[in-house]
Amino acid sequence: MQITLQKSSVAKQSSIQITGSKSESNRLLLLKALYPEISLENVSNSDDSNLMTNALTTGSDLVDIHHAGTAMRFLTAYFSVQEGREVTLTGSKRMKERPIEVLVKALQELGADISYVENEGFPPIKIKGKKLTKHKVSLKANVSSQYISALLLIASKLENGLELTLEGEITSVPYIKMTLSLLDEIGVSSSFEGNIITVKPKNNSEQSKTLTVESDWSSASYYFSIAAISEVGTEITLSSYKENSLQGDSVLVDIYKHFGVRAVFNDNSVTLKKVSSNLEPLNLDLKNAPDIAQTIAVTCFALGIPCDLTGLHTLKIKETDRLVALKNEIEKLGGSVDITEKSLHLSASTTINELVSIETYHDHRMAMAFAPLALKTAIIIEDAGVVSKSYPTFWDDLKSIGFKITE
Ligand SMILES: O=C(O)C1=C[C@@H](OP(=O)(O)O)[C@@H](O)[C@H](O)C1
Ligand SMILES: C=C(OP(=O)(O)O)C(=O)O
Repeated sequence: MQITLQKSSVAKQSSIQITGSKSESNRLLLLKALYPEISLENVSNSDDSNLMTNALTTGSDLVDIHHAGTAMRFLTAYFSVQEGREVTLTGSKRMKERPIEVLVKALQELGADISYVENEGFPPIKIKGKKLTKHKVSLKANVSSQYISALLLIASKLENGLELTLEGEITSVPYIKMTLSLLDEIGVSSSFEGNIITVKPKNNSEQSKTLTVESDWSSASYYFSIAAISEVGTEITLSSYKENSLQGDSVLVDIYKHFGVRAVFNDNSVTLKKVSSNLEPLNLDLKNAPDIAQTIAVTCFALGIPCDLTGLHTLKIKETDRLVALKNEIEKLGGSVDITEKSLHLSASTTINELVSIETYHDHRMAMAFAPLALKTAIIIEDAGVVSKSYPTFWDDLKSIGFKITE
């Protein structure tokens, strides 16, 4: 489905209810499968979380998780400890290009039985669930934090818990801390000191517990961008959010101050207020918040602000090579972008080409990051349904605040 966004403006005051965090949901869904006494509220309605739920409840020996990276990695660990169960875990064409070797190797060293079905180091994989007997392993920490979270999520079920030694620079650290915080909420103790993480087996009694998932901060990023590109005085209220979030992408609150957006927390929501304009260049290291890189690059382009974004080494192995995708599409719009393997430089530009058709590369964040440009000029988004990976109601929500969208 291709959609056209006419040049639009947003209401002076509006509000949006965003669904639960995909990252928190996919961790908690796995923990609920291990500890059924847990109940969840505000679970994400994303495709990736629905796929996770189905994978955890199906009896099938073939599990296809499509584009869902966290589901692929977390389920690899989960099925490794399902004694007596044999599962082939597969995904989309792109998922078969997203590396999984670091995680598979670590699980194998702990005693897991995993083999590659097609290409060495990549999905699909065949897992024969068994009891893991070892409890210490080292793994590379600079490729994806999802491998580390996957191991941590099953750790409390291992007889002696787990001690992980992280090698090299640790990427996407807030996601690892999110995993440990959620373990803590269900009564699992852990420590993270230097490059060593330890998790103890869970031995306290089975008490029922309800956990409420905070709404998704990566989804909120598109409204920070909309607020930044809108007139001074625009206010957008998002729920349900809290000031002390487990999600690293809540760093948006600080980053968007640069664009004159002030975030004010109320009881259960946050109001984004465009209070001033600023055209200063932006320099940012995003190794702790890779999923908001596209949003920020497009905000800068819309406002004609040059930026240097670093710490982007994980972007090449996400839903698409996001560095190449950003360069291609911003340049179609008239911008100038230089990329390396781990950084992006956007030059200042003054014009934005009209009615450019944005290719989305099966990447939800390409579609959502470019949408706010409709506040500047009409734009076409190809394969717009791709947003359902994390935010199925995105286009309806944009319409509700004033965007003019036609199919
Ligand atoms: O653990 C998680 O929920 C995630 C970790 C990050 O991945 P990397 O650690 O691979 O950067 C992030 O990009 C992804 O969207 C979600
Ligand atoms: C990278 C992402 O997801 P995943 O790795 O879980 O596919 C994302 O949502 O931006």
